[in-house]
Amino acid sequence: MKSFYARFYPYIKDYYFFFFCAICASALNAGCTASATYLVKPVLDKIFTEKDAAMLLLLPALFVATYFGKSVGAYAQNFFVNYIGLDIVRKIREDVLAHMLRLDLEFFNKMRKGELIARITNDIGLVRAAVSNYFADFMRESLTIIGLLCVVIYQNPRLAFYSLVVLPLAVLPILIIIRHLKRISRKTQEKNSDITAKISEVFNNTEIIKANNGEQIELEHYKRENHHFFKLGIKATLIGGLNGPIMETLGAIAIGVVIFVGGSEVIAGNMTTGEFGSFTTALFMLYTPIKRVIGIITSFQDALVGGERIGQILDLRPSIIDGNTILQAPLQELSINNVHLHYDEVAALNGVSLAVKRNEIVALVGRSGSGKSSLVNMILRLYDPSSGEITINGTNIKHFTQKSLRDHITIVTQRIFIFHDTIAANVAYGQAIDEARVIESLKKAQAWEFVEACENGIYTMLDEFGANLSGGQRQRIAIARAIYRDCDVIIFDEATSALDIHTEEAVRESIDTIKKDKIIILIAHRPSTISLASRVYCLDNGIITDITTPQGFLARDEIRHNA
Ligand SMILES: Nc1ncnc2c1ncn2[C@@H]1O[C@H](COP(=O)(O)OP(=O)(O)OP(=O)(O)O)[C@@H](O)[C@H]1O
Repeated sequence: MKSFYARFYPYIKDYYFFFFCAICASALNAGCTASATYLVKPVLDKIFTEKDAAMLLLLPALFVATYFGKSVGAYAQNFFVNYIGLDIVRKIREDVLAHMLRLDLEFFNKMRKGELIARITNDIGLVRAAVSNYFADFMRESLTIIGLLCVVIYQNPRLAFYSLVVLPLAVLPILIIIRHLKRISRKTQEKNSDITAKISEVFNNTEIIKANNGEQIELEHYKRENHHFFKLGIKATLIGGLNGPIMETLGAIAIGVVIFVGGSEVIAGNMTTGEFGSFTTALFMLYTPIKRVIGIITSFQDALVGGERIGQILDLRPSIIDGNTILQAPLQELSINNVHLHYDEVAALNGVSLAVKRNEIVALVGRSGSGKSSLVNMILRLYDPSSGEITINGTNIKHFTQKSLRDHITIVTQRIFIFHDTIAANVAYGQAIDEARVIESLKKAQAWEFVEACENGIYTMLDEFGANLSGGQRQRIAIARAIYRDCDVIIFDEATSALDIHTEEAVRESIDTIKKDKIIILIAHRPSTISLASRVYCLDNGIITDITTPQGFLARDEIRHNA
């Protein structure tokens, strides 16, 4: 619990004033609750025993006033507590996402997306209760307990001792329950992540699931996970629910003892009926906040586990460390020097060297899995070389800030990213929309024809993942995005693979026209695209096996095909 509050203290400390208000509201609530029980004594003694008519008006009015105060306190506390909770959750969510986005691509490749969604939504939601509701509820109930204890002890210390002596008996069973609940809570939250991950997988692959009649398999899988989740919930209910009966039983024993001892004192004339009535009312009311405090401690286990799971993410540090030099244009030369790259045990690149100058286009060719994408990913510092270095204008790219580096490099990948936004916003992604430039980029990417035909032109909304576009249209939007960014280095990673021959020919011509003052790297298979390059690097098994001209490469490729 200490480490939980240590981690989330930076968020909590901004709300001292609100906590102060919540505590004042709790104190009002608790004070009025205790006063109401105290009023039982004059009601019984003054009205019913002494028949004091003046009290007949005053005491009911005081009752109404104390309950009004109690309600105002409860309402204000509810507001302040929820304000703190909602605002803290907002900040934690923003910080966790910002932190995640600073982590390496490797982190996103290894973690399931649903797991990340569960942590940022469900786990943070659980923390909310602990940083606001539980804390304030704990304060309120504790203050109520203190207030009622004062009434009980003031009324009759001896009777108070008999009625409270049973409480320590509850400690051991409650501790056992808490330990079990924490274990179940961890499993529940892991299972919740599994379920969210499964749903995210299903929604991202509906096309393939339907095409392969996979609906039943997916549903069965989901049902299994869901049933497991249900069983954990039931287990938590069965164990967590034991708190109530334990406290009720101990409470009943305490009340029995009080009736026996207190009743004897009333019969013996050592205590008035009013004192006894007030004492037992306070005692009855005392058990409710005690039960609630125990309930808060048990529910807190969920928050502790949620906090731990968020902490695991917040403790991760990116292995790609930012440089502090701003990369300045113009970029004259990009050089890859004896670079090796290992993904855990897999060696993807084994001593690759390559150099490309401004106004040059080079092509990278090789079989699937030869390491082409890995190489270009390192230029963007999505991965760092295991050894060797990549330099721009003679400086190792590790010295540049990642932002300035990526401001000068753009990539069109095989996986096209289309956001649920307008075509214009998709083309200008990350920058302000300049309509003329958007249209110009679309024209160069051979996309203008189909965009112009859309009812809303460049303001046509695109579905998530570009579901309302063809594969080739998606690719052309991505090419337009790269052209719009007008970076010094443009990397086309199989960017024209989904285009028909004629469109590819037109895009090829566009690439030829934008090459001035640029460094262009093409990963390509089609001879027509490869022929744009001044040099071709042949990659095989993570090694450059040949550096040749497009003509040399194509002639050799033809011989290989004819052999
Ligand atoms: N994130 C990763 N984690 C582990 N191994 C990876 C990762 N990315 C790629 N690899 C492995 O590295 C090797 C090179 O992959 P890479 O994607 O660079 O090849 P490629 O030439 O671009 O292939 P393709 O033409 O099919 O896209 C392959 O053996 C691949 O399995």
